This record gives sequence, structure tokens and C-alpha cells, in this order.
Amino acid sequence: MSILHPLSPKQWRIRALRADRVWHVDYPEPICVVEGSTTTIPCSFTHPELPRQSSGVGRVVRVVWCPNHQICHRDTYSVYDSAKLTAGSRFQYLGDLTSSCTLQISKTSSRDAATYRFRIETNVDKELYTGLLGVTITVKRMPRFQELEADWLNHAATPDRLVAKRYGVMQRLGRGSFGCVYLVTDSRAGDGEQLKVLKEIPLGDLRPNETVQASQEAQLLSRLHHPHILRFFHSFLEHDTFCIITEYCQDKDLDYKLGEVRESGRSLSESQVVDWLVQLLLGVHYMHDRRILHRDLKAKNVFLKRNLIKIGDFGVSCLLMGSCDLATTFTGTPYYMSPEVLNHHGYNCKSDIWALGCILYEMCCLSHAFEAPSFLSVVVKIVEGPTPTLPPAFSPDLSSVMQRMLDKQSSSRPRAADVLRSSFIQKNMQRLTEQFSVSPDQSSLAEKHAAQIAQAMQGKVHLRTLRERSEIERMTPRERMRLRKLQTADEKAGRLRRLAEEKYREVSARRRELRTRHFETLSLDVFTESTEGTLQPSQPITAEDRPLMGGSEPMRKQPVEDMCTLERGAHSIPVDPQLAEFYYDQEEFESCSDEEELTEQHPITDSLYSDLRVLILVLSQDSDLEAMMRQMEMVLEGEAGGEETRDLVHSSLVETRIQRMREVLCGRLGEEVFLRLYEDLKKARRSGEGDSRVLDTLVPRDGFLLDQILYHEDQQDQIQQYSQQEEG
Ligand SMILES: Nc1ncnc2c1ncn2[C@@H]1O[C@H](COP(=O)(O)OP(=O)(O)OP(=O)(O)O)[C@@H](O)[C@H]1O
Repeated sequence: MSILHPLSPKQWRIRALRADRVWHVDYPEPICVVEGSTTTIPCSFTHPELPRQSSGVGRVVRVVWCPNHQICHRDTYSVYDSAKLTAGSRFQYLGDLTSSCTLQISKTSSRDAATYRFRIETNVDKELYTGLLGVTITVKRMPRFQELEADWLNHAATPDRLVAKRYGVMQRLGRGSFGCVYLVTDSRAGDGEQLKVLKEIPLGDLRPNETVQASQEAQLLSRLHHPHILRFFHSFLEHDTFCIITEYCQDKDLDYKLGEVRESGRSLSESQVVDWLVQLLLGVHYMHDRRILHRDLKAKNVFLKRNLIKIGDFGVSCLLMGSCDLATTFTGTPYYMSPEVLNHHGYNCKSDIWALGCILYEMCCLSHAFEAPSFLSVVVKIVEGPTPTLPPAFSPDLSSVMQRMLDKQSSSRPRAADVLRSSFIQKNMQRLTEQFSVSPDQSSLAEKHAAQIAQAMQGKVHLRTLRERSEIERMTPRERMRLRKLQTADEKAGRLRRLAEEKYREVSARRRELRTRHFETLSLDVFTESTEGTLQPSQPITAEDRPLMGGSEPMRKQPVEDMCTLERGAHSIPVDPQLAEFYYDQEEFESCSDEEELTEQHPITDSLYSDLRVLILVLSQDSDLEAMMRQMEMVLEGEAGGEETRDLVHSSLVETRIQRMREVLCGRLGEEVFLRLYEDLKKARRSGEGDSRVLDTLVPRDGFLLDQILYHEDQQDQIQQYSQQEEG
């Protein structure tokens, strides 16, 4: 036996005196610990000499871990922090001692299970008691935390690797707790859609049936489409890895973006924060509507794609962790955890809202809503600390939205739909729909703009003709060479013009359709009605209200008058180096020293290019914007949306989940005990007598699972009732 904490002679004496009073509770079932994680082991035991009703103030004298050398290596497990069982910590003894200790599993040996015993010596009302608790720790090699073999990593980093015979690995984007993330090109995707993201998760010891379930859930996730949910294309098994293909967001994640803003010493404007908040709410609302919880919402899981929000990993944590219980327990960061999760009262959709409230605070203040130097002090702040407020630079309306989202009582916290229907958010959604819409004035400007592009191109052709006809004979060889280069550039310009015209036609058609569908028919009454008459039509958007692209301001669809750089004479060199290079091959022109001639070319080519660039950007963003507006309208009009997929996704996902949770609990408690507790809890809830009697008999982790089973079943019943009513 190895004693990690040497005993002082005094403690030995006390222990010797009370050696008869020894608890010896073998922990009933193995504890599943995920490698690389920190986990909390709950313990609850009663001393035979103390009556169950007794109470008193106690103090933990000492905790001694006794690793069993026969089946584990001592150095693989270490107690790094002890939340409540640290020597000296006080506790209230109420009939039995319920406490927990935190254990970090830093790395594991090749063995999966190990038995630990720990002895706890406590002092209750000055009497010293010793408890010996046997805990079997099973280290589950979850994919999320599995160590990557060096050769696997090398293999993964190979630049021209082809995955599933279609995804060419281009570059490694990073590594998260699930596995490595790569930027890939999809050889089977259409133009402009080739870039995707591949997440490779080493399978490790994932059981075959878990793999099948993960694939089934992945299939369901791939059927979900929302402009603010990162597209989940598909998943597959390749060798020993589970691969997920998702949409690529070139502008990185919100955490990164906020870091940039922080470093630059700036802050985000309220309109930017609200724009992003609305998008986050729309995405969360869509998923909650389909009974899918995120469970790990954080700034790092929110991506930006041309300033549009895309929430990543929705539903993925459950998919990868194999159990929602684990998914919630092992989220790496406590900053976004809600009080109910920390109190083991179960995770629900309101817990996602809490996380969203934390993200809202972070967007405004560029720091965590609950920040403290240690894990435990963050937890205490979340559970007991005051609700934060926003600085005066932000409106009281926004601060109040955030405070409601950070209500410690999950039942009082609004749902995403409630926040979206609040007058403040509705006003802002209305502002957004107006900003993203194309007014007839803008449309005619765009037409004018196209005419200008065509005119400019004609000018170029005319110039070339002149050169060919009258000047060419008089040219020196050097000038002729320059002309040849200009002609090459003209040919490129011709190709670009055709592309521009084509894109412009598409954009115009889309815009016309969009306008007809959404704005000509959409009267302001829609907004007024849906907000119970509280909302007045907002003021028209002025030029100052439209921030320009980039920076920390929201990127909106570029107003068409801004595109018309020809009209304004703003002939700057294209900002995008690739585009600039494509049209205007610098090297070719280096030999041309004639400054005048170059400047003569720039006004046409550069403005054409920047216009084209804007057109292409606008085009590719249109579908997302349209979809976003449709979502906003659906919310404003009070439509739940997605009925046809909702039931399908819900029933399959939830059934799988319930089944899995039942299996886990039956495994831990035995079927008979499980069924008894399940029925008891159900009865207790129906009769309104509260659930603490049943849940208290379980360790928090199991109570948490049971709670989730009932929650999901309840939700399913409600849906069934609802569809029966509909049919009726
Ligand atoms: N769809 C995506 N588009 C662009 N970058 C991405 C995408 N998905 C992930 N990344 C980047 O890849 C890196 C790893 O991402 P991943 O989501 O696996 O881990 P994480 O968010 O850092 O941590 P965790 O796994 O704990 O959530 C991050 O830098 C992230 O910004």
C-alpha cells in the first residue's frame, strides 16, 4: 500500500484510537473516467455507529489514496485537486457523508481498468471516523481524448493525402479535443463548394455499436439545414478514424475574432453584437425546435463566414462522446456551464441559453462573464455570484436580454424563441431585414453599374483598335512588347467581363426573386402583429447606419452605390491580392516603364476587378442571406418551421439517446433497480411531490442520466400528443 500523504504522529495516534470506527464501503460500480480529463467521483457513505438522522459539523482530516499496484500503474492516475475532500475542508454531516473528490487522469497505461482505494478520515463533532472506500476506475479510451500515435499524426499531416477517395487534405487547421481538423477540397463538389473541413477522430475503443449509432446520428444531423448552423455534410469511417465533413468557415471562430478585437484595443459596436446575437438565436432556436441540444456552446464553437455566424458542433458532442451524460460532464471549459449543470440538476435547452448569455457578455466585454483564477472559483461565481451587467456603452435593453439569459433559475430563463420574440430583438431583426434587402433604387443603381462596366470594356476595345490600326507601325520594339502585354491583359479583361456579366445576371435574377418573395409582399404589419402591437416600424436606414465591410463592423451586403467605384472615381488597386494578381500580372508589367500608360489602364481594370469581386462575394453570400432572412421572417411570423424534418429527426435522435442512456443506467444499477427508480421518479414528478427523494438515493451522475431519460421521454410524449391533436 502506498501512502501519498505522510501522517503526522498526532494523526496516527488519533487514528489508532478510533481504529474500530471504520467505514468500509466498496463503491458499487466502476467509474468511467475519460483519459486526459478531470472527473469528479461522488461518494456517499454512512458510519454504522452514527444514526442516520444525526447531524453535525465535520472536517476532513485526511484523504489517502491507496492504489492497487497489481492492476494499475501508480503514475498514470493522480489526484490533483480535491474539491471537497481536501484535508481540512469542512462539511455538514447530515446522517451520511456525501461528498466528492476530483481526479485527473493525465495519461493511461495500456490497461483499461484499475482499482483504487481511498481512505477518508473525518472528524464529526470532534470524533474521528475513518472510511475506506474502494473505487474501481475504468479508463475509457474515448475518441475525444485518445492519444494520437505519432505515426498517425505524421500520416495525417501528409499534404496531398486523399481521404475517402474524394477529400484532398490541404492544410491542418488545428486540433480540438475530438481530433484533428483539416481543410480539404472535395473533388465531387460543384464550383465554389469544394472547400470543406474534415474532422478526423481516432476511434480507439469505441465499441462497434457505438460507431453505428454515431453514424446514424451523423446522418440525421446531415439532414439539417440552417444558415447559422455549420453544415454537416456527412461522416464515414476510414481505417481507424471516424471522419466528419463540415462546411468551411474561412474567417475562423468567434473566440479568435474577439481576441483580435481585444488585442487591437477596440470593442464591438452594439449593432454588431446584436447582429451576431440574432444569428446565434436563430440557429439555436432551429436546433432546439428539433430537440437537439448543443451542450458545448462557446465562442470557440461559433464560426464566422463572411461575417455570418455559423454554430459548429451542434449535436456533435453527444455523437462523439457516445453518451449525452458524458458529453455534458466532460466539456473542457467551465466558463459557459450553467448553475443547473454544475448542481447536477440536468442539462436542458435553457442550459444552452445560459451559454449563449455568456457568449453575449463576451462579445460586449471581451472577457468571460464568470472569470476567476481557478476552476472552483469560476464554479462558485456561476452558482452563487451576482448576475453580471453590461458596461454603460451598451443599451439597457441589451443588458436586460443578457441578464434574462443568465437567470440562475433555468425555469425563469427564456427560450431562444422567447428572446427572438422580445420587442428589442424584433426591432433589430427588422433593421437587419431592411439592411440586407435591396431597394428598387439600389437595383437601378446596380443596372447603371453594369452598363458602366460594359462601357468601360468597350473603351478598352476601342483603345486596342486604335493602337492596332494607326500606331502599331510607328512603335519601337519595346513599345510593341508592351502592347502585346496589354493585349494579353485585354483578353483577360474580356473573360472577366463575360464572367462579370454572367454573375451580374445571376445576382440580378436572385435579387429580383428575393425582393418579390420577401419584401414586396412583406408589409411592416407582419412585425407589428407578431409583437403584440408593441413594435413600431423602424426608421429608414440612413447612409451612416450602413457600416462598411470589414473591421469589427458587420459585413452587410455591400450597398450597390458603394460598388460603383467608377462613378465615384475611387479607382484603387484591388484589395484582394489574388484577384489583383489574376487580372494584372505585375511581373509582366514590370518591364513597362511607361507610367502614364499604366495609370491609363488602372482605372478600368482595377475598378472592374473590385466590382467583380464584390459581385462574386455578394452572389456567394446571397443564399445564406436569403436563408437568414427567411428564418427571421419565420420567427417574426411565429412559424416554428421544419415540421417535416422535425419529427423524423427528433424521434430517431431521441430514441437512440434514450436507449443508450437506459443501457448505461441498467449496466450501472441493474435492470431491476433502474426500473424501480425510474417508476418512482416518474410517479414523484406526476404527483408533484418533487424528485429529491428519488434522486438523492443516486449518485449525481446517475440521477442526472435518469433525469435526462425522463426529460426526453416527456418531450416525446408531448410531440406525440401534439401530432395526435393535429391529426384529430
Ligand atoms: N468548420 C471550420 N471552419 C474553419 N475552421 C475550423 C472549422 N472547424 C474547426 N476549425 C478550427 O480548427 C481548430 C480545431 O477545432 P475543433 O472544433 O476541433 O476544436 P476546438 O473548438 O478548439 O476545441 P473543442 O474540440 O474542445 O471544441 C480550431 O482552431 C477551429 O477554429
